[in-house]
Amino acid sequence: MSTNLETKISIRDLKLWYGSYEALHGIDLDIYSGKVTAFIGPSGCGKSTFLRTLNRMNDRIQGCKVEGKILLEGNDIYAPQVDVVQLRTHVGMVFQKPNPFPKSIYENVAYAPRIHGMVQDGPEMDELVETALKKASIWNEVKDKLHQPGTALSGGQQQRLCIARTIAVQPDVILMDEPCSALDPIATAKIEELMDELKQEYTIVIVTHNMQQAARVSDYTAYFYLGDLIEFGETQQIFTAPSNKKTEDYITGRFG
Ligand SMILES: Nc1ncnc2c1ncn2[C@@H]1O[C@H](COP(=O)(O)OP(=O)(O)OP(=O)(O)O)[C@@H](O)[C@H]1O
Repeated sequence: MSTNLETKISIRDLKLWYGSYEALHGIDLDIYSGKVTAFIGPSGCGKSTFLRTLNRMNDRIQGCKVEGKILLEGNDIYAPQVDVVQLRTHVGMVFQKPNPFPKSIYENVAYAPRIHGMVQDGPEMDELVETALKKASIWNEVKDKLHQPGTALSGGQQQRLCIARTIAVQPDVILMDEPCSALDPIATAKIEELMDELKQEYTIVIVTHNMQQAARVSDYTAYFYLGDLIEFGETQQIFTAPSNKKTEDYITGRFG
């Protein structure tokens, strides 16, 4: 494995229960800064569950209990004093189905920076909105209709708007839970291209069912099976020479 990697999130012996059902059995993983890490594995193996632990989205699920440690730049995100709203500005999330607010394109992006008091309304906010939309590669398509509803955009545009909304609060990490599963191949290709640009500035973690997508977009891949992390490594190694038989069976399509 390459050297000089900086760990952004360090996960140690992470276990998670939904009521009495243990969905994650003690995961150890380092997520590297400025890289794209893909989580792959058959349906129900815990990929989304694990992803949600990284910005405590699971806090919202009744009966969900977590044990173990998740350190974001060395700080325990489950420590009692952690402000979850602040945490989610550092570790943003893009969901499977594009979910813009029922507001204008401009407001979709300006909303969170305003409530976090990042900048004043006016020229500063205009600049922030423009920068976020540019970074999400959607500015040219929306610059003449910023005050039209975000929900009137195409699915792929809505997803890029949601990425702009996430970027607007200047996160370090962007979590993406199957961000292309509701999109057509052209919209998917645009998001994949965008991920390649975004990793210059952000650490990205993506859950995907699409093996080709994982191979195309990620630098590192983690293979999950029944709540265990079976194998983690450089994507090229995982896809060409996995060291675990279970990983090999899955990526060659013999199983799953
Ligand atoms: N809110 C919940 N309450 C109870 N059980 C849950 C909940 N969410 C997920 N589970 C269970 O936890 C296990 C892991 O689910 P999870 O959605 O994380 O898997 P996944 O690998 O992301 O699956 P998929 O690829 O189908 O989205 C499954 O057995 C699932 O039924």
